[in-house]
Formats: sequence, structure tokens, C-alpha cells
Amino acid sequence: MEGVAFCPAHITGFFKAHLDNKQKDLENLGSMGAGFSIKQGVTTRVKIDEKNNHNSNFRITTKGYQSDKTDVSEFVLNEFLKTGNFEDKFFNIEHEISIPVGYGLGSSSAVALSLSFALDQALDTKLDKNTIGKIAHNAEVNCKTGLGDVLASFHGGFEIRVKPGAPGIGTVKKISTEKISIIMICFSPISTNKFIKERLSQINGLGGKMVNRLLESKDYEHFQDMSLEFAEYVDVMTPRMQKIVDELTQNNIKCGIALFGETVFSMIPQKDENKVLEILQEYSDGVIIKSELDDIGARVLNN
Ligand SMILES: Nc1ncnc2c1ncn2[C@@H]1O[C@H](COP(=O)(O)OP(=O)(O)OP(=O)(O)O)[C@@H](O)[C@H]1O
Ligand SMILES: CC(C)(CO)[C@@H](O)C(=O)[O-]
Repeated sequence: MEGVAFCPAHITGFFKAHLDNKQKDLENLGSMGAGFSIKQGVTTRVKIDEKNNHNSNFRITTKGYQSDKTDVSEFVLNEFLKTGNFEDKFFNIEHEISIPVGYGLGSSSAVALSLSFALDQALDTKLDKNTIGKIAHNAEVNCKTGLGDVLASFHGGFEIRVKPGAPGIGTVKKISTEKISIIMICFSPISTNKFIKERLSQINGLGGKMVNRLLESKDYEHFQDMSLEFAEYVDVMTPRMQKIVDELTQNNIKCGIALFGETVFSMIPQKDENKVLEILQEYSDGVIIKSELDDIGARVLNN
């Protein structure tokens, strides 16, 4: 019994949290906002064997970029364990993470959603796609590692989240663009969990208005301008980020900030790719990622 699935990394440029305390169902919580999914992300392999003499009933290993915790994966696994009797089974879970963890690239949601699809395939549970998405969304919101990333990476592309919630409840509007390149530079992580717990209540005005503005313009350059405005508003801009933003702006290149990480991204026409890379390569303390939009969203991979 095996399953393999991929979920793209997702970057949020601005958002409005929906965490109404009276609303207890995790699937109704989430965020509105806008962002995009990229070609890199998380591939998860699940192998289910007999338990035999293992002490625990699962093992989670990570290839590529590493993480400090695995609570998001454990939440997803536990939801699937409720669907049947698997006492004599051993779940071998391997995440292959091709983007740095904690830098605003939605690695935790890509972990959750790729695992949810892979478990459905391995167990042959045949859940409908929205239910698979819901399990991953609930894991993210429960662990406070994200609010809208699962909904967004479920659909892929450059998206506006117009209604918050898990897949099947929340809705997105996809915006089509010319063929663009996405180049990012990542410096250091910012904990989304810490931000949601400590700062979220202070920041809930601007994101909703920006959603409406982007629905009008449907323009990726406008999206980036608003992302910079939002980053200043929530006060996450560091001097290092500001320096890059200034240099790109002086060269007529649009850019935005990935929430939440010390990460600057630039969505540009493909012809401008080298110009951006030349500028970013001077900053040797950052990790540069070159990508394109993933328009498909999370999916099972046929092995
Ligand atoms: N299986 C897992 N793999 C990776 N991270 C996990 C896992 N389970 C829980 N996490 C937690 O998620 C954190 C990363 O989430 P965080 O939200 O901070 O960053 P991100 O998902 O990379 O980016 P974003 O800011 O866009 O959400 C890790 O530091 C870790 O504590
Ligand atoms: C809270 C958040 C910015 C963290 O990545 C994201 O999940 C979102 O846009 O809801």
C-alpha cells in the first residue's frame, strides 16, 4: 500500500484573517487574501506495512530542507487513522521538501496537503478531493502554521481568496497572466505560529480592502505594490529586505514580500529574469529560488 503526492509551495502577499472565536469548526476559519503557487514544493511518499515489532505505528522522515517539528503531519495522519482500523499497520511517511521551511513559502501547508493526498491513495480511502483538502486545512489552522495556504495551493496558480475556509468552503478566483518568472531571495525564517498567536489581532484592516482592489485590477504588478504596502503595514520589513526592494525598484522591477518570512519575491516577464538574478546574486547571504507558477495545485503523482 503506497501513495505519492505533490503540493506546490504557496506565497501570500497580503491577507485578512478569519479566526472568529465563536466559530469553532476549523474548516470555517482561514483567511482571504492573495498569492501564488510555484513549481517547487513538497512531495510526500507513504508506505504502509505490517506493524510487526515497531514500537510506534508511524515514522516521519524528511529529505531536503528540514523542520523542527512534525505536528502538522501527525494531525493529518491521525485524521486518517479515524477512518478505519489500522492497529496492525505501520505508516512510513517521507516528505521531500524543496523549499526552505519557515520563510513564507507555505511549507507546512504543502506538507499537510501532499500527505493528505498520499494517505488517501495509500489507504484507498477514496475521499472526495475537498475532504482531503479539509483535513490538511484543519491541520494547518489547528497548529497555527497557516490560514489560507491550503485553500490556495489546493487550486494552484495566481489566486485571490475571496471566501475564507477549507477547500469546499472557501473559494478562490484565479487570475491568468502572461508567462511570468518568479524569483525569490530568502534570508531568515519568521514563525507563522508566533505571528498568529501574538500579532494577528493588530493587523486586520487592510487585507480585505486589498482583495477588492485586486479583484478590480487583476494585475500581478498591482499585487506586488500592495504586498509591499501590506508588509510595511504589518511591520515585517527588515533593513536587508528594504535594501533589495529599493534596488529592484530603482531598476523598474516590481517585487513583494512573502508572509511570513524574510523573503522578497519578484514576479516578472521572462525577459527580465537575468536582470533580477544579477541584482539578487550580489546578496550572498540569501537563498535564491527561481520558479514559475504552478497552475495545477496539489495532486497525486502516479508512480
Ligand atoms: N511535517 C512538518 N514539516 C515541516 N514543518 C512542520 C511539519 N509539521 C509542523 N511543522 C511546523 O511548521 C513550521 C513551518 O511553518 P511556518 O508557517 O512557520 O512556515 P512555512 O509554512 O514555511 O511558511 P508560511 O509562513 O508561508 O506559512 C515548522 O517550523 C514546524 O514547526
Ligand atoms: C497566515 C499566512 C500569511 C501564513 O502563511 C497565510 O496562511 C494566509 O495568507 O492565510
